[in-house]
Amino acid sequence: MPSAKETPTGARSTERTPGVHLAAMRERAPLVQCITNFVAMNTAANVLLAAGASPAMLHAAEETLEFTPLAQALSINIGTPSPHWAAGMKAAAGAARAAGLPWVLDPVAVGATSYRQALCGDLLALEPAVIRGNASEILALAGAATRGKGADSADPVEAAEAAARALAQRSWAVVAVTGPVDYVTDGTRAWRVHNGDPMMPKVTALGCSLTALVAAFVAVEAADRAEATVAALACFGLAGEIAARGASGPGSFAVALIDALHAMTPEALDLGARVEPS
Ligand SMILES: Nc1ncnc2c1ncn2[C@@H]1O[C@H](COP(=O)(O)OP(=O)(O)O)[C@@H](O)[C@H]1O
Ligand SMILES: Cc1ncsc1CCOP(=O)(O)O
Ligand SMILES: [Mg+2]
Repeated sequence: MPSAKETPTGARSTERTPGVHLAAMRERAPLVQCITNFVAMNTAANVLLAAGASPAMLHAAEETLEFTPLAQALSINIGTPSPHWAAGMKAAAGAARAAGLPWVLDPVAVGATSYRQALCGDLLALEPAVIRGNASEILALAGAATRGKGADSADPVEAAEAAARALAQRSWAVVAVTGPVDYVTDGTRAWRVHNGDPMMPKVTALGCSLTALVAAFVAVEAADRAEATVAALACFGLAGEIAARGASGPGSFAVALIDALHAMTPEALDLGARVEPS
């Protein structure tokens, strides 16, 4: 599906390409409310700006009922949770649902503590449009066994594919499992996104920032949020590949990734996207 070039299986796309989704996102420059962790806040905002969206980092329940309906999408990342922030997350997700806005959940280290599990249970009940996590997080969220302990994955993506499908069917959300090759499913259809670079997991908060980017893409695509999610993953992964060419280590890579997102064109994305229907 959404690749303009030949996929690894040789199939050609007839659907909207990742580049079409990127152009639509840039055209609208959606306002994306982000409730994210202390580690990721700056990087996620810069990723959104570089890609062409407009970030707003607001997390207080006291203001979210007023603000969330003004946004085009919401990204919630539970990375450094506490009671005040958890209240803000639930209020924002509830406000997004009431306003008909898509929101995206990043269940950072959900398997690590019962506090995170309970918080994610409450958030899942508020109907995220997309769930994006690494393999260990998706396994834990689906209630399956995982070797993961913290924010980094300890499981291969393939091990989480069945859990992702089950979670998508149960929650009605698109589920994206990221890693060396990403897996996206809406419970019926599925894709693998081959873009990315091994330097990406060496920089903290890139998964969190990708979740915010997914929110920007689904903000402007109500009809097919799975396709928009695939496009966001291909765009981010390709930016990582481009950044890695000139980087000498994780530090310069992080800067180059922001530059690559800023320089990405719809045409370059369609040429470089490596998406395979599964
Ligand atoms: N070994 C890898 N090779 C290529 N890309 C990777 C690799 N690991 C992660 N990525 C990419 O890094 C981005 C963040 O994914 P991931 O590291 O799984 O998230 P998280 O930081 O939440 O654990 C995604 O675009 C993913 O495709
Ligand atoms: C290290 C860390 N600890 C709590 S949140 C966080 C950031 C995780 O970022 P990512 O999941 O994008 O690697
Ligand atoms: Mg993460």
